[in-house]
Amino acid sequence: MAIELTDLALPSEVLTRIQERKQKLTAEDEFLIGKGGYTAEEADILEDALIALALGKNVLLKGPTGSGKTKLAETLSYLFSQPMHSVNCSVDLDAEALLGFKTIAEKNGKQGIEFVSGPVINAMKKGQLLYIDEINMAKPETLPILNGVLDYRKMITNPFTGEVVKGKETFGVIAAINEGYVGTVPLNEALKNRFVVIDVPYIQGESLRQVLKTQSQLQDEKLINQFVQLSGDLITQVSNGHISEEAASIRALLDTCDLALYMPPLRAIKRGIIEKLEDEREKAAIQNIAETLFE
Ligand SMILES: Nc1ncnc2c1ncn2[C@@H]1O[C@H](COP(=O)(O)OP(=O)(O)OP(=O)(O)O)[C@@H](O)[C@H]1O
Repeated sequence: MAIELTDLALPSEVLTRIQERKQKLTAEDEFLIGKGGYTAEEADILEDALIALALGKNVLLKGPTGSGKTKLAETLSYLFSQPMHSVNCSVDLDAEALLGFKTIAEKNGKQGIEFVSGPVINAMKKGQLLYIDEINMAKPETLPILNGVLDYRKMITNPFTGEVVKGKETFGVIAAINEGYVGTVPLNEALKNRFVVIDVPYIQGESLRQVLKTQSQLQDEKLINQFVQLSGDLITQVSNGHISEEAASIRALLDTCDLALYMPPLRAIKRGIIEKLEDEREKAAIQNIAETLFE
């Protein structure tokens, strides 16, 4: 069941602020609103993110791969009924991908140069949400361009047009990082300082069971419970430092559950979880855990 604002313990002032942000939306805007569906083990993850955004703060979701950061961002967009403009960071990310680009366009039979605005400018001007995924994948020299956007000024001088753009009151930023992951760089302190940080760990137990039931095709209760147990055991091994964190990814577990509809669970675990890892000892450790649960 999708979480609604009324399910959360939010101060009335925050609820009022959220209501006040509601805008008249075009069909295109509606398309950009997230579908919701994040299942929280602790409601305070959602509550704190909502409070921070309602107060005009930027939110940084920090957690391992496949822990539901994007799902959480989509759920925030859903709960705010606010469209979300997304940027996916990579080493190739440049100012154009963030702000937009100039192009030649025809207007009234005449050719001219036109600026096509990108996600940052769109979200600022429309007063909507901006989601910057894998922000620590970007080259450190690209991101300072956002410093003014992310502090109280909510402002940027568009280097392509010279226009000074001021973010509307309801403009908000959610970013996600996956710390320590290959290809990432530690987030610059000045940048990190501009965010309220929310940890997004892998969910476990009953909330995980709900996610597997609603998002995987597997419906066999016994098998689902065994996969929840497997995930719990993997997380214990992660905290003991025996296997790497991504082995417990919920994304990988969902793939594994889907495969287990059509093949024996041990084979599904091999394809969905074990083969993704490089280290032979880690692979053997997970194989052992799986064998004790599924044979
Ligand atoms: N707490 C959760 N509630 C609902 N769905 C979840 C949750 N955790 C993980 N998922 C599911 O797991 C999959 C991966 O989630 P998502 O893409 O949001 O992860 P992520 O943290 O953004 O990953 P990455 O860092 O690799 O981008 C999705 O199918 C998502 O629906």
